[in-house]
Formats: sequence, structure tokens, C-alpha cells
Amino acid sequence: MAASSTVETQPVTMESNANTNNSINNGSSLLTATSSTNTNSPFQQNLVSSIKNAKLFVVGAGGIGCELLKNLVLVGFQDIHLIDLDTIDVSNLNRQFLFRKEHVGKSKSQVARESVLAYRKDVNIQAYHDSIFNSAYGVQFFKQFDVVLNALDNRAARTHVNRMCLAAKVIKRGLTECYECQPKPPQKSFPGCTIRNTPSEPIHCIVWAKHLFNQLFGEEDPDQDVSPDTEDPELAADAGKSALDKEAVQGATGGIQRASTRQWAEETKYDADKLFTKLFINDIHYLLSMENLWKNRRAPQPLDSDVNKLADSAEGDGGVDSGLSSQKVWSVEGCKQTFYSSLADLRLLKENSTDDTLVWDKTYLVRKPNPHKMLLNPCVLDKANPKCYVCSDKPEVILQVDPSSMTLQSLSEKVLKGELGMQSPDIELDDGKGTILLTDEEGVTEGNETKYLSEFNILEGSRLKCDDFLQEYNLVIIINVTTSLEEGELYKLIVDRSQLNAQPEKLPKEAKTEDSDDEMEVIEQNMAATGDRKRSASNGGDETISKKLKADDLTVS
Ligand SMILES: Nc1ncnc2c1ncn2[C@@H]1O[C@H](COP(=O)(O)OP(=O)(O)OP(=O)(O)O)[C@@H](O)[C@H]1O
Ligand SMILES: [Zn+2]
Repeated sequence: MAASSTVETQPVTMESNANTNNSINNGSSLLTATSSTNTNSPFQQNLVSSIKNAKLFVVGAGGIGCELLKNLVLVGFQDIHLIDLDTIDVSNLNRQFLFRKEHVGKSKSQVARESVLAYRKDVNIQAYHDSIFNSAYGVQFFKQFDVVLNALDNRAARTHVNRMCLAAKVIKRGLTECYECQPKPPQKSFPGCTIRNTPSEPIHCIVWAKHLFNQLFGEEDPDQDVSPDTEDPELAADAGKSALDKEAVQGATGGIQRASTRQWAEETKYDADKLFTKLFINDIHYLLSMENLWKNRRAPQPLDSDVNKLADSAEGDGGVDSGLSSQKVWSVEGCKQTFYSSLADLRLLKENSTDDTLVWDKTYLVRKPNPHKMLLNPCVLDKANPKCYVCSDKPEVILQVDPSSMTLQSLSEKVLKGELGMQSPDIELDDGKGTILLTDEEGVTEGNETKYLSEFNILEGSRLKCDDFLQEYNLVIIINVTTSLEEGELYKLIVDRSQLNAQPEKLPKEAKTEDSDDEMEVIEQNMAATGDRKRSASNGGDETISKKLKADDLTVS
């Protein structure tokens, strides 16, 4: 399952009226009325010719890529290149409308091209079945395009495309914002014990529900169990013992079983009462018996507690009514009824499904309709961030680290590739002699990878020049020696030098700037223990380690 996707459209912005037949089969494009004096024309003449002559590159031919390709062709673009590394999966068919059942297993980009050409023979579409990280798509390749559109599902690839667009001048450096001008929230993952024992945010509940769904109806995954987790590191050794003792008594009544949720559900024949009682009453009592968990946080309330009964009678069925059915707050009783009816519906679906498993799919919620009723909205591009560690004149970041605990390899893999999106960085020490510490060139730096930074005399304020040839991207790392990182934390990466104010005594003198009033911005605090979460750059593989789940896995947009 993919993460949510973003599209960056730059540098062309367009506007159109809404009287458009939104079908690829209409045989004409929005450009049919091309005269600038024709008031029916949605576009001005110069824009019309820009559109006709533009060469576009669409990166990704999944959910967004298919939609985008169709829209671009309808708008009147005639020269579109399209890349995707993947083949069509059966689960793509419900929304990637250029693909049909007979296309399963075939190249996404090639099938997308053929599907569009079947209706619009006059358009030139070039398809590549490949990863955008392949060096064949270097700066020279990008230079041929006027517009590049990301329709990707992962940040590593989006970041790489951004670097290529800057190097190829598709994005005008310093003029408008690049993809990395504003810090992105770290891609979140949740430990299993948070989901099972101490959910505190709505997203935790959605993940829990998704896991429960898979436990009951989908492909079973032992890492996605939803029962209380007795191996929670927060627990003392004997926590939960009282509940386990109780379980021996309750077992026969369908109480807390240590069998997997699936096994237990099958044994009880998916009995709605028993399931409901286990999940929302017995499991919660069990969690409450893990007393250590609730010392510093609010304890959960089992549904047989007086508090919940009271809440229900006060609320009445339906809860607060905002007038919109999608925003109605359900009462506890309402939730229970929905649980029962959903369980019955899903059981029926499962019984009728040929492969005996159901697949969780995304829920799309449009928060508000486009108030302008426009197919395309005009927008003003934001200005570049002068402090951006990618597109500013002399990008620099500060690395807080103990040089005697980080190897060059960690610096390259975890920091430069993992955090900073480089593909194949060379590292040079800015010591007046230009000492090369790491390079792909054979025979130059062999054996350096396993050495610690301290072995190269890297000290407070040392400057490391990092250079990615493919991305034509240079970055200076300024070392800030620290021995006071948190347990298990290997380094801290600070991308905004103005945060000096926040930790004046710790940061290197060289890094002082007059912007020291600005807020602190630490983009990543990478834990040595969990530092391997990034996808391998070359194959675009999955980004998470098992037992961890990305928030992005769930697209509720
Ligand atoms: N490095 C890359 N090079 C080329 N294409 C990529 C790269 N990384 C991801 N993609 C493509 O970007 C597209 C993103 O589309 P989307 O978010 O709809 O994902 P999906 O895998 O098709 O669908 P889902 O995972 O939701 O079932 C995918 O088709 C994916 O193959
Ligand atoms: Zn930028």
C-alpha cells in the first residue's frame, strides 16, 4: 500500500472554466477554442501555444499519475513523457482507471500510454518502465522538459526529482519554492505497543482498526495483532499478571485469550457479542491491569464502566448533530450497532469472496468542494526559502554528533542518503588540503568507511563538503561536537542555522547568523536503533521496517 501522494506542478499555472466534459473520450481538448478574442476560450492565445509546445515529464503512473495524464491530455498538452518502475496490480484497478483486468502484470507507464493513445492518437506520449533514480535520467535528460510533475508515493523519489529539477533549471533556483524549502514532518511510524496498549491519537485508532480488519478478514499478519501487548517495554515484569490469572477463570466465557485474534474469532464463529466484549471490555480490563502504563497517562474506560453508560444516556443515540451525516458523533450504542452491522456485512463479503480474504482499501474524504467550481485553479508560486538546505546559494546543515561514535559509512548512509536524499555522495574535508574522505572512485578511499570521524581529525566546527554528482548537489556539513544526545540517538541534524539561539553553548561558532531569533527547526532525530527505515534509493522499495507502520499507509485526504 502506498503513502499519500503529492503533485508539484511548476512552473506553469493555468485556469479553466468548469464547462468541461471530464472524459478522455470527447475527442477534443480544452484548446479547441484558441482565439484570444473569443470570449468562450478558457485560455489566452500565448498560453495556448505554450501548452501546445510544452514538453512534460510525469513521474509516477499510479493513482495520481493516471488522473494527471488524462487531465494533461484534455488540457491540450501534446508531448508527455511518463515514467513508472512498477507493474499493474489487481488492487490498482479500482482507481487507476487507465488499467483493466487484462493489464495486470504489465508495465504501468506503457499501459497508461496505450490507454490514452487509444482515444487520442494525436498526442505524443513516451513511456519508460524504470526507476527515476536510474542514472539514465540525469540532469541532461531533465533539461529537455519545460514542466516536471511528481505523482509519486514516497519522499525519497520526490526529493530526488526536486534535485534534478533544480540542477536542470526546471525550477528557477532562488526564485520560487522548491519541494524542500519547507521542512516536512518526519514520516511517522508507530510501535506496535502504542497501537495495542496506549493509543492516544486518532491516527492510532485508525491503524488499530486497520489491523483488526486484517486480523478478522484480511491476510493475517502476526505483527498486526490488536490484543494488549504484554511485552511492552514500559511494563514491569509482573504487569498484567493479575489479568492473566483472571483469564483462566474468564476463558470459557470468551474473555481474554492469548490466541491470535483471527484464531479466537474463528473459534467463536465471529460471534458479534463475544468479539465486542473481548475488544472493548475484556481487553480494556486487561490493559488496566498493566498499571505501569497508566501512571502518567489517562487510563482507558472499558465499555461496561459506569462512565460510559452515563455518557451514553446523556448523549442519546446519534450524539452531537452538526447536520452533516459524515460528521455526526455516534453514541457508544451507535458505535456498537455499527460494529455489529459492519461485522455482519464483512462476513458476508468474505464468504462470497473467491480468495477468502478481504483487502482494506483507502477511504477518501473530500473536506470541501472546490468553491470556484473550476477544473484548474490559478495559484501564485511561493518564494524560495533563502535558508533552504537544497536550493539556497550555499547550502549548509549542522550535524550534532560525537565524532568518535559515528563512522564515515554511517554519515554517508544514514545522514547523507537517509536524511538528506543524496544518491551517491562524495565527502571531502575542508581542511585547506581538500582531503577526500569518501568517493565511489576506485582505489581512492578504500577502508575509510569503517573508520570513525574522529580518526580524520574531524572536530568542533569542521566542515565537510558533500557532493552528489548525479544530482549536481553540493552541501556543507558543519560538525557540532556533542556528547549529550539522548540514549540510542546517534546524531541530530539541524537544517536551519538560525536555531543557534536555542542552544547557544552547543553550536559551532562558524555557524552563527544574524537570524538567531528564529525558531528551532530540528528535522530529524535519528535513533541509532531504528535508523534503517529508509528505502533503498535504487529500487524504490518499501520504506518501513516490519513491526512499524507508517501514518502514510492510511490516506484520509
Ligand atoms: N523511484 C520511482 N521511479 C518511478 N516510479 C516510482 C518510483 N517510486 C514510486 N513510483 C511510482 O509512483 C506511483 C505512485 O502511485 P500510487 O500512490 O497510486 O501508488 P500505487 O503503488 O500505484 O498504489 P497503492 O500502493 O496505493 O495500491 C506508483 O505507481 C509507483 O510505482
Ligand atoms: Zn528550496
